[in-house]
Amino acid sequence: MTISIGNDHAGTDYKFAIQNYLKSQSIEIINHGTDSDESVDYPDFVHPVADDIENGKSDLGIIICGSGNGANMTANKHQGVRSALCWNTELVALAKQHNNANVLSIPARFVSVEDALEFVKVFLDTPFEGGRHERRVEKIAQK
Ligand SMILES: O=C(CO)[C@H](O)[C@H](O)[C@H](O)COP(=O)(O)O
Repeated sequence: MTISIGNDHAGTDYKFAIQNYLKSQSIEIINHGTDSDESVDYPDFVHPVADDIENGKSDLGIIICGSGNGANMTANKHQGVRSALCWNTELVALAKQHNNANVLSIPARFVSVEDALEFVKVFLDTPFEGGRHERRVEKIAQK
């Protein structure tokens, strides 16, 4: 499994914690995020994550900015990307079960690092339910 990560300055510390967790699970990481706290523009660090999903270079993406909104909007410009902005574990589980989300957007300024790590675990462990959701997810890409 390969996961691409992108973050702006608001998400750097969260990214480091998530990277450590993923490494502990022997998951391959492609880091497109800034490693600094200096102000940057989140699209520059999120488009490469979405490109990796579109090109099949990564299985999943994790993107982090202050509110999660800018990163989420950027990722969802890409065909084949289903990015979900989540602020609790139930939303993360539903994003996988019902929407087959392939990118998780984390709002770093509204959740703790511990919360974010839980989100990542649920994101990795929860399968897509398929069934009626399959048809709906297919329709997302038809526009
Ligand atoms: O733009 C965002 C969400 O839509 C991100 O949260 C950014 O992290 C945020 O805007 C950065 O804000 P800053 O005041 O420039 O640090």
